[in-house]
Amino acid sequence: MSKIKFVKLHGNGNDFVLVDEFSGTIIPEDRKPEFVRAVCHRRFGVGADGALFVQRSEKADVRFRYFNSDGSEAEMCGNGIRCFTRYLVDEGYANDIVKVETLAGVLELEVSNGEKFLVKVNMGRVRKRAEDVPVNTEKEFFWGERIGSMEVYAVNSGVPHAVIFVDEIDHMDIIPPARKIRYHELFPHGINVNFVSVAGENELRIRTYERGVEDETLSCGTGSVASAFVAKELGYVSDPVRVITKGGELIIEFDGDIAYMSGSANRVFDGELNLKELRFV
Ligand SMILES: N[C@H](CCC[C@H](N)C(=O)O)C(=O)O
Repeated sequence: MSKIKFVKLHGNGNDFVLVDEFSGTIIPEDRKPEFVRAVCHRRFGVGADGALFVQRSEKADVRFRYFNSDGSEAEMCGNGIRCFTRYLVDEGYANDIVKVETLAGVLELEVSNGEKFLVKVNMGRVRKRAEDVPVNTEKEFFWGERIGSMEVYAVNSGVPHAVIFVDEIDHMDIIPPARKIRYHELFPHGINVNFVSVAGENELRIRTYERGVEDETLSCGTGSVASAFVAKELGYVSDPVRVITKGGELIIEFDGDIAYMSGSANRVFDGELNLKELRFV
């Protein structure tokens, strides 16, 4: 097969290439990492933070697979699953409620396809126990622990996230401190890193460095959920939490530890890949 159809989507600027494998595998499993690296390359490929695959599921309506641009597969992707749902609805695979199998469990999504396409995702329970993040520590929680000069809160909102509260967020060079945490030996699976400033009783501003993209992204859904959870637990904000990022806004609501993330998904263009022209590295 020398040509592959793809769709380019983004959720608040966190962008993805989607390949529909519902009718059968197009990219062999052992070739997916190198395919993703090639197609996500900002110069030699389409360019994206990650890739989404639509696959058949035995447990739910459909199966969601997410790979970061470095080819690593992650359990979940909040912005990605909203984009995935936009595709399903556009193609007539789904209507208003969708159950999606992910590596982080089966999630239920609710679509409101009015003037603007919006998806509300039941993200499941945010997990606070250190062993669930995971963190290499004897402590039950990694909650406000110091790493260098930073006070770090680690939770799992589908994938591992570190949350650090700061006063000033716009002019900060987040890459050096983020990498110090992202690669720290405390986190055996690595971790995504969020710098958060409280902007109001129901408002946070967040910048996220993403594991597997190894750079700042314009928005991170699971990072927004993780940050809103920690801020609410610490009493910094009340539910619902409006999360503002460089790429747009999300609304995070809670029912106990269960988080709901609401936001948009934009289908920017459809295309066709010439496999022979891609640089597989
Ligand atoms: N951008 C994603 C997070 C992807 C997680 C991935 N970076 C990892 O954990 O390896 C989101 O919207 O939730």
